[in-house]
Amino acid sequence: MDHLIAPSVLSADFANLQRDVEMINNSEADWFHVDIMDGMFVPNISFGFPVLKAIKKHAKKPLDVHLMIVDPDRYLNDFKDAGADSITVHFEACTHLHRTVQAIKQLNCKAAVAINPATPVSFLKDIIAELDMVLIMSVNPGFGGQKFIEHTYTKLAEIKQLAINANPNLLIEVDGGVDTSNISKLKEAGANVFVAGNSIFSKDSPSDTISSLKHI
Ligand SMILES: O=C(CO)[C@H](O)[C@H](O)COP(=O)(O)O
Repeated sequence: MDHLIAPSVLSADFANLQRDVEMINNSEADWFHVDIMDGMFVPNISFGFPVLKAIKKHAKKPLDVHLMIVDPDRYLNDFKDAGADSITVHFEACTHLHRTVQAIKQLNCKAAVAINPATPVSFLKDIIAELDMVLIMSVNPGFGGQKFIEHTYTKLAEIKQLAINANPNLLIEVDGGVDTSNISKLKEAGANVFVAGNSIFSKDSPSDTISSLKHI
């Protein structure tokens, strides 16, 4: 499978959000990655439903919604209604993960589970067959522009190995510190969906950077 690029809207210019959404529409990006932070699960607050709906109104590509919130079950319906095409919940934020994953699937959204850098891949063993995607965090969640954690390569190889038998079509997404210098090695390790924020939006030509990430 060709890999997918999901620019992280967290690094967009919120005062020019429509411009940045159109940039992604007209680029070689595949998805919009939308980070929801609650100031509880992570030490930062990003944005909520009104902004998500505003993005959806203009977006011509799927919205990959990453929930960095405690007890996400409370809001799954609302995120679907606001435009989510896939919903990622954190392993660390769910009490009954299997139930949460089933609830996401019942909404006809792609279901994904994210793990923090300190959470072992082996904790996903009993849920992997149920998932459309796993998100391996390569920074501690909460902020864009952080330094990539090198141990991520090992974790990607581990999840790829688990997926070979349990779920060969599993999408393996990596998020945090992804740029043109590490994307090839991340792909070799097993990732096939790449989230990138700072490395795209800090450039003079974000759409050229998206192309570079797409054509590795
Ligand atoms: O989930 C996130 C932060 O928790 C962001 O999506 C991620 O950090 C992407 O930003 P960058 O590419 O700038 O590291």
